[in-house]
Order: sequence, then structure tokens, then C-alpha cells
Amino acid sequence: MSVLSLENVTLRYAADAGRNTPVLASIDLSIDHDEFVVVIGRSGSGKTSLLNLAAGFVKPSSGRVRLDGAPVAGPGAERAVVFQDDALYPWLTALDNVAFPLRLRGFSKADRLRRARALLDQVGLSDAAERHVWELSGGMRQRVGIARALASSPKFLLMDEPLGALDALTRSRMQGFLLDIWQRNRVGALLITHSIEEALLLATRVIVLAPNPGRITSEIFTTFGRDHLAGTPLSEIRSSAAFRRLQDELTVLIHAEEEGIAA
Ligand SMILES: Nc1ncnc2c1ncn2[C@@H]1O[C@H](COP(=O)(O)OP(=O)(O)OP(=O)(O)O)[C@@H](O)[C@H]1O
Repeated sequence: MSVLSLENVTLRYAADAGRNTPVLASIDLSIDHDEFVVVIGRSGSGKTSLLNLAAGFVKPSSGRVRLDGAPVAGPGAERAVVFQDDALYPWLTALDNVAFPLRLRGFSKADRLRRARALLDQVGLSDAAERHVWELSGGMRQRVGIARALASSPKFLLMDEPLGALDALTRSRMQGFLLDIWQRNRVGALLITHSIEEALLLATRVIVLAPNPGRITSEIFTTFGRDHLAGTPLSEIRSSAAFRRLQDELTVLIHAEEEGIAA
């Protein structure tokens, strides 16, 4: 079983050396391989910074980031990252975009095309394999991006607002799709969102970050995503009393400090 952990992490950016308050402070977060952890919090609370630490894009100023007990020294194939902007290679087809990381890992051409086709099939894009990026809709591009992230068989999928640029209907469909991908590939997930509804639908655990310094103020365990995977339609979950109650609770938790300052 894999575990990705941030242990007593503080982060100050070099550009902000004069700033007294760190961007993140006293962060203790451990993500198991079967969890779907969603981080939510006000703008500037350090959500992206936290994901960048887990990805190894930035190093903690103090504390440790570990994967299965070993220090994380930088980015690695076992922690794949998906951004809001899909960042696909525009000159390649969907198939070649997904196959690209496999080339870097030394797979033969036949093997990478076989695996890339299987991944595109998994994200429902078999028919779009030969299309170029500009021929794909926003939701399709994000699915290619996720297939590409899965190509390296990561243990963890780190997603920064992956559905943030999509229209409401596509976003809603993609939420069900993300749950399916998470379950089928048995990856641990860390996802950032601004949407309380999305957080509750996807997460097995929601983490609330508050700013100045960025720190974890609440943790809520939920089962809505698993209920959906067991057959409950998302529309039924969204309109249930239990879901609405947690939505209200989470809204209060996210804005608690703001209201405290205003009072
Ligand atoms: N590379 C950087 N160098 C210096 N400061 C940075 C850098 N990246 C982020 N920051 C600062 O760190 C703080 C947290 O930023 P971060 O992007 O992690 O927050 P966030 O919660 O993801 O915000 P948002 O919801 O607006 O995307 C902000 O004050 C930001 O200006």
C-alpha cells in the first residue's frame, strides 16, 4: 500500500523571503493509495502550493514530503499531475499525446501504441485517437490529459482544478468520469477545487485550508463518491438532505475565519 505524506511542512517561496507569514505552515497530510482527497479553501490559502509540494515541483522550507517513507526529491512518474489547462502537445494526435510519456520510459512503438489505445478506450475516446488537439472539445482534451497522466502507471494522481475550465454540464459528467477512473486504476487522488459541491461528490476526505499562513483547519470524511460508484445517480446524491447539510457545513467552515475577522 502506497502513502504520500507531508510531515510538519512549512513553505516560504524564495521570492517572498521578506514576508513574515509562510505560505503554508504545520501541514501534516497523509494520503493512502485508495483515498480521494480533495483540498478546498479560499483563494491564496495555498492549495496549489500544497499540490506542488506533493508533486515535487517545490521543496518544503522545513518538514518532509515522503512517498512510501522515502523522501521526495523532485517530480516522479509515480506522481502524475493534471492541470486545469490540459497542456497537451498541440502538434500531436490524441493517441500520440497519450503515448508520449511511454516513449520517454523506453517502451517499444508497438507497446506504447497498444497501451495508449487502451487508455483512450478507458476514457471513452477510442474514436478520437487520430484527432489533433484542436479537433477536441474541452472535456475531451481533459480526458486525453488524464489518459496521458495514467500512461506512466502512477501511484498518485495530483489534479489542480482539472474541471475548472469546463462548462457546467461537461463538468458534471466529468465528475462521474473521474470517480470511475480513480476506482478502476486504483490510484490515490489529490484534487484541488473551488467548488464545494465537487469536493463533496468526489472526495473520500475533504481538507479545508485557511490562509495566512496556509494551514489545515478541517477534515471531513464523505461517502458520496463511493455511493455513486455503487450505483446511486449523482443527481440523487446532489439533492439528498445529507449532501445539502454537508454543503452548508463546509461553506461555514471555509468562511469561518472571514466572518470572525468581519465580526
Ligand atoms: N512561485 C511563487 N512565488 C512566490 N509566491 C507564490 C508563488 N506561488 C504562489 N505564491 C503565493 O503563495 C500564496 C498561495 O498561493 P497558491 O496559488 O498556492 O494558493 P491557492 O489557494 O491555490 O490560490 P487560488 O485559489 O487563487 O488558486 C499566495 O499568496 C501566492 O501569491
